[in-house]
Amino acid sequence: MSDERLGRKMSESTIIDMKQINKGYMLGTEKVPVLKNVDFRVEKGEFVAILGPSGSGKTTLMNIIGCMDVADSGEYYLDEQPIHCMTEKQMGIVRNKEIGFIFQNYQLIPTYDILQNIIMPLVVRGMTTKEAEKRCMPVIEMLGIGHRLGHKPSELSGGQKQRASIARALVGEPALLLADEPTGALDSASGRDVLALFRQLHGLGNTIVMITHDLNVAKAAGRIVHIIDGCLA
Ligand SMILES: Nc1ncnc2c1ncn2[C@@H]1O[C@H](COP(=O)(O)OP(=O)(O)OP(=O)(O)O)[C@@H](O)[C@H]1O
Repeated sequence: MSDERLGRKMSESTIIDMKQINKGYMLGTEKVPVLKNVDFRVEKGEFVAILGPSGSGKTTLMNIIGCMDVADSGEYYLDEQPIHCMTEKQMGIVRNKEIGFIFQNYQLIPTYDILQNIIMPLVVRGMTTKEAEKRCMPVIEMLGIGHRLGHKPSELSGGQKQRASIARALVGEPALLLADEPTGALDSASGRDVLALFRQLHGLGNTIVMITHDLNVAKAAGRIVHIIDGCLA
C-alpha cells in the first residue's frame, strides 16, 4: 500500500469517505459534468443534510452514496469498503446490508401488505418469513404502525406509509440511513413528525444522510452541507 494511501486512512469512526468524486451524463456526444471534485465525509452517528436547489446534483450524489450508481472518477469508501473497486454484484450486497433507503415516494410494493414490505430486506438476505417477522416487531412497535400491518400501502396515509418505509429501512440494522426528500410528499404536520422521528433515531445512534432542497427540513440535521452546481460547500 502506498504512503499516500496510508496517509489518508480513515478514522475508525468514518462511515462515508468520498474523495474527488466526478460524475457526468452524456448529452448527445458530449459529457456534461454534474458532480465536480466532490469530497464528502460522514462520521458514524452523524445526522447530515445535503441541501441544494433543483438540478444541483443531489440525486446523482445520493445514487453514488447508495451504491446505485458509480462515479466516473474518484474514490468512495463506505464503512472502509472501497465501493469504487467493486462489481455491480458486490455493490448490490453492500446496498442490502449496509444501507437503509427512505424515499420521497416511499417505494413500498403496492401488492404487498405493510408487514410483507417491512420484512423484505431480511427475506432478501435469506431469513425465513417467521424469523423476519419476529425480528421486525420492536421496530414496528417503535414506529407505531402495528395496527396497519395487514393493510396495503394504498390504504395508509402518507405519514403512515413513510413510517412503514422507515421501518423497512431500519430492520436490516444498516450502517447508514439514506433519505431522499423524506418529507417531500407529506403535509407539514406529518413532515414534522417524520423529522422528529429522524432526530429520535439519530439520538439512538443511527447515522443519517438526508437529501433535501428545503432549508427548514435540513435544519433537523446536526450538520448541513450545501451542494451548488455539483460542488459541495
Ligand atoms: N440520467 C441522466 N441523464 C442525463 N442527465 C441527467 C441524468 N440524471 C440527472 N441529469 C442531469 O444532472 C443534473 C443534476 O441532476 P440531479 O437529479 O442529480 O439534481 P437534483 O439536485 O437531485 O435535482 P432535483 O432536486 O430537481 O431532483 C441535472 O441537470 C439533470 O438534468
